[in-house]
Amino acid sequence: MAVYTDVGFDEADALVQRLGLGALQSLKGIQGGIENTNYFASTEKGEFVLTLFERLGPAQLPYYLCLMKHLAARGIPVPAPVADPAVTLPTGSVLSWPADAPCELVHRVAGKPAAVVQRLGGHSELDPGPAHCAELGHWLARMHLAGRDFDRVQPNLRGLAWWNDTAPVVLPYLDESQATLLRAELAYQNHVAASSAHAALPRGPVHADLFRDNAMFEAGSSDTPPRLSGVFDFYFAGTDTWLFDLAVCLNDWAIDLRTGVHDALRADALLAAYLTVRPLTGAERTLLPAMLRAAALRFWISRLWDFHLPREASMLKAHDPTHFERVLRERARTPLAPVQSLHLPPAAIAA
Ligand SMILES: Nc1ncnc2c1ncn2[C@@H]1O[C@H](COP(=O)(O)OP(=O)(O)OP(=O)(O)O)[C@@H](O)[C@H]1O
Ligand SMILES: N[C@@H](CCO)C(=O)O
Repeated sequence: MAVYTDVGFDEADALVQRLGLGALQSLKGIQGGIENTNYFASTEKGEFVLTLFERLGPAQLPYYLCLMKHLAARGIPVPAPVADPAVTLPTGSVLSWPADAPCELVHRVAGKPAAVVQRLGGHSELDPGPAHCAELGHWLARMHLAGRDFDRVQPNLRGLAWWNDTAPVVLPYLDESQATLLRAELAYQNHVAASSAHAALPRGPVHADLFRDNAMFEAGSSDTPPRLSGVFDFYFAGTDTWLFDLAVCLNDWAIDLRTGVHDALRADALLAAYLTVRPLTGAERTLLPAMLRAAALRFWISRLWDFHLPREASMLKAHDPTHFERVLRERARTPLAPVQSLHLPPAAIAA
């Protein structure tokens, strides 16, 4: 379950009224998710999601919430966060603001930092087909471009530095073959990150956790394709390479979840739709195989960490870490599989 912190009806009602959303009509804990406490909140003005952040603090949250606001304002379907009209912002460039500057999108509920965002319509598609992947690829490229003029910078907090810090913490729980894989892959990713091709990768705000369960679709019919109604859960977003974001998506949306094996139809659909909005650079084409491994490593480490070092073992339903070990081994075994979808001769890419 994911209600780590109980929120009383009266406290939630006071918050939504202060935000100008009218009286609270119902408040229902959400059972999905593992990071935060989430509630569906119905008010006189509509349907919202109240999130209490269990690990993230006020220093990081403005980046995520302001990014969502920025994207929503540019027509990218994401849940727009609701501002507190009573908060006065500092003047001048956001880059000159003190680290503890108030943020009109970060509230306080039950002693935790919290946000209220619009509730998206539709449902997650946990068994996506090529049409869902095409919608996703299109959304991702539009989101990357729309983030170019976002004025805040915050590193991906689950990036290379975190992998380097966390690997020694999880290594004692691994058998010899797993430990060898983890050490070797980390060394390889540090090497890639220091390369000139990596330095040349375009970057900006990325979602960095865009799995099947973080997107909503309105179902299609026999003559209309499904339509992506929005993407949520930006709480692992950060400033990173666009290619990393694409690799995270390919590793979840375009594989067989039982085996980790690449699914060419779905990968083709995702990549083709992405490329209609933004072509990949030469450096991106070169580094796609390495980045697919990086994205698998990121979630293998975080799942190992959640699994072996849970915050509250009785409540946390950690994801299976061995899934991403399989994906990583599969990516290393067939590095060029998704690259065929870019319609380049493999030699040109592997070089
Ligand atoms: N803006 C939204 N609109 C509609 N439903 C939402 C929205 N935000 C969250 N949800 C619902 O709440 C569930 C849990 O949210 P989420 O996946 O963000 O959990 P989390 O614990 O914050 O993150 P994680 O997925 O990283 O564990 C989602 O599966 C979805 O059903
Ligand atoms: N999407 C992540 C969980 C939240 O980061 C995973 O499946 O491991």
